[in-house]
Formats: sequence, C-alpha cells, structure tokens
Amino acid sequence: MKTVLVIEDDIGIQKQLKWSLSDYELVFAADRTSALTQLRRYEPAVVTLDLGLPPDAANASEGLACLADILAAQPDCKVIVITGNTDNEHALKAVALGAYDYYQKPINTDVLNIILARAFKISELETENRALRSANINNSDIIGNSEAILKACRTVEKIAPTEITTLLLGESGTGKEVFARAIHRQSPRINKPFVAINCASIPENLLESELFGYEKGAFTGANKTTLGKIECANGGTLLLDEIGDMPLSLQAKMLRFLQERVIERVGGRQEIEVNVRVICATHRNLAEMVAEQSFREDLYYRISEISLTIPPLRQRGHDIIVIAKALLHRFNDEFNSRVQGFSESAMQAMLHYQWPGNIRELQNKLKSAVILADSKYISEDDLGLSNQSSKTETLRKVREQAETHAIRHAYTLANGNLSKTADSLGITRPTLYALIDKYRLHDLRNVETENP
Ligand SMILES: Nc1ncnc2c1ncn2[C@@H]1O[C@H](COP(=O)(O)OP(=O)(O)OP(=O)(O)O)[C@@H](O)[C@H]1O
Repeated sequence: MKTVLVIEDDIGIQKQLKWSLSDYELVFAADRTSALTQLRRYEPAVVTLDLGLPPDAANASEGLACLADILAAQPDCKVIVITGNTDNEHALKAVALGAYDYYQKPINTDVLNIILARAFKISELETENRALRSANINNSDIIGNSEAILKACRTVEKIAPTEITTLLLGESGTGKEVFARAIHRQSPRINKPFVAINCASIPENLLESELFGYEKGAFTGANKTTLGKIECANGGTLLLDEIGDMPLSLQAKMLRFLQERVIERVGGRQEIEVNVRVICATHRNLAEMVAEQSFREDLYYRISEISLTIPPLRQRGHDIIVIAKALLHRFNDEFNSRVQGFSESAMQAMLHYQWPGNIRELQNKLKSAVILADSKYISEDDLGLSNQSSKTETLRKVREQAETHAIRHAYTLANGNLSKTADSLGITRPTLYALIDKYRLHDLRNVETENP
C-alpha cells in the first residue's frame, strides 16, 4: 500500500481522512517537528499539509515553514497543501515555494483521491525517469541500475584501461558480449577493431583457420591467403565467445598465442606478431571442465587473469522492468506499433518469472508481444507468462519460491531499503537477514542503502 503522510492538527479531519482515503496507508503528524520525524521514517512520496499548523493555526507561517523543511529534506516529495476555503493567497504562495498542488476545504474525498492518485503517478514517472537517466551513463548498451549490474559496470571501468585478459562468466543471454564491447569501448583500443568469434558455432575443422587464417594453397579451396579473426583484431580486442567449446586440439595453439602473442597461419611457416587484447566468455563451468580434463588447466589460468560474472536477469530486481520498457520502446519503433506499456499483472509476471534464457528470452517474448498485443497495454498472456505455476511442486519448494518472490518484490517496492522491506513483510530485520542467507539472495544484502 502506498503511504501518505497527513500533516493535520484537527483530530476530526484526521479521522475523516482515515475513512475516506482507504486505498492508502496514512501516517499522521500534528505539527512541524513530528511531520519531519514521520517524513524521515516513512519517506512518503506524497504528503498532504494543512497550512494552519500550531502554534500559528490561524495563519500559514508554520505551514509554509513546514513545507520548506519537507522540500529541503525530500525535494521530490509531492506536497498537496490544504487551506481554508478563502485562503488563495497562501495557497499560491505554497505552490510558488514548490508545493505540488493545493486543495481548499471543506474536504471532498472524491476530489482529494483524484489529486492523490495523480501525485503518485507523477512521482512514479519521475522516479522511473531518473532511473532510466542514471542507468549506466558510461555503458549505454547495458541497461539497468540494480546494484548487481552497477557493480559489474564498476568492474568494467576498472579493467577496461588495462591489458588484462578477462573471462566473462554467466548464463546464456545475460549480456556477456555486451559487456565485452563495453570493455573495448572504454579501453584505449576504442578506435581499433572489436572482433568476436563464437567457438561453439563453427565446425571444429574450420575453427583453426577462422582464428589463425591460412596461406594460399594450405588446403583444397585455399585460393588466396586469408587473415584469421586474430589478425583482423590487430590493435584492438578479440572476444573468444564460448571458449569452453574450443576443441582440446586447438587449445594448445591458443595458449601459445596468448603467451607469446605470435601466430602462424594454417599452412604457413612464418611467425606473425599480433597485438590483441583478449576477452573470453563462456556459460560453462571451466573449473569443472578442467577437473574432467576437457579444458586445459594452463589455458584456464591464462584466460582468467580476472573474471567477471554477469548476473542472471532474475537477480536484477526492478531492472527487468527497466529493460522491458527500453526494449518496448525499441520494438515500437521497429514494428511501427503503439503499445504504451504493461498491465500491472504483466509486470508482476515478469518480476516473478525465472527467465532461464535471460535478456535474450525477454527480447523474444517482448517482440512477439508487441506484434500480437490487442490492447495498448501488454498483458501476461501476450508475454506467454500466464499459468506459470501449473506444475506440481513440493510444498517446501513452493514455500521457498513464494518467500523468495515476496522478499524480492517487497525489496523492489522499498527501493532497496532493507528496514522497509522487513516492515512491509511484517518481519524483523534479523529474520529478513536470515531468509536472505537461507535463499542465497546475497545481492540484496550487499546493497544496504539505508540511512541509519
Ligand atoms: N543490460 C542489457 N540491457 C539491454 N539489452 C541487453 C543487456 N544485456 C544484454 N542485452 C541484449 O541481450 C541479448 C543477449 O546478449 P549477449 O549476446 O551479450 O548475451 P551472452 O551472454 O553473450 O549470450 P550467449 O552466452 O548466449 O552468447 C543481446 O541482444 C543484447 O543486446
């Protein structure tokens, strides 16, 4: 429930408001000091403020001072000033000082409800706008501002200027290639080529010549000397995507290149020096592959001078919505459609879905939803996300999922504030911490953004 701070010294009006604004959680304050205490405690997006506060109830000096204090403490707060029915002068003064709107007594609950709903809508749009603007100014393709993604972006900023060989880990579709490009763009090699090769998508017998190039006559059909991807990336950055799928036979040659920075084309005898920064990516567990001897240990240590794990989409909280909105914008342009947004249930479904295919899956679902949607708002049906819970599951699993979802949801609504998350879930902070540990939601705990 959304919280409204009502600053009103008249107990009768407080009661009247409590009954008539039942869609909101109301917290009350009867004077300036307690108003500021409540403001700090609840950080409400919307406040109603009676200008006639004690000790100057007949006038507006205390109310206007209270308004100034609120806006100084929380500049984005939407303050709706309430005045006597003839008090235009003070109402206008309050708006000039930064009040969102004013309302004259006597109280008409329908009108007040409309004003409140509008104030919350504006506040939400402003918050979203700020989030979009702050979402990765340096990494313009990496949309999102969850702490997990910001942390990964900070790592990119640190490693980009170095020459260190980086290993990007993460599930399929999490954006490993996007991160590799971000490293290249923020490096001194920005004006040189970025070349990517997917080791899994090229047949084993062709991969060597794709990577190292070949001399004319090296094999049947080699009509002219051809440069490989490594040479094409000279001066720039090479992304070896799905390095875990590189055949063992080629791994030794790759290790030599990484250690000595020289290559030999297939069918060639000459050593060619190349100056390439290498980034590797994989969704596989290379350490396990080393243990199983399907990946060379020496190559593993050579490519993982530093490794960066890109978090799966389901661990990025509200980023799911931020990315979905950005993609919706893009697909509206691409398909000339006019979908305006998502239904509330579609947003809930997106927040609760596990996204095994990560952002690529989100892209696919959104693309078809934009094309198929019948209304202005995409529904969970359009996304193919209805009836998610039809499978039979153990009670323990259901409880675990429900608690995880509830915690993440409350955390998103509380803007990352753990005290508020615990409050809204009706549990204590220690219990919340215990659940975070139990369900390994460590990205929440690393992001303690609360004020003491
Ligand atoms: N943070 C992001 N915001 C918006 N789009 C993103 C983001 N990260 C990735 N994408 C998009 O998601 C898609 C998948 O990203 P990418 O190919 O980089 O993933 P990947 O981890 O390399 O996948 P794979 O392991 O399957 O190769 C791309 O179209 C990319 O543009």
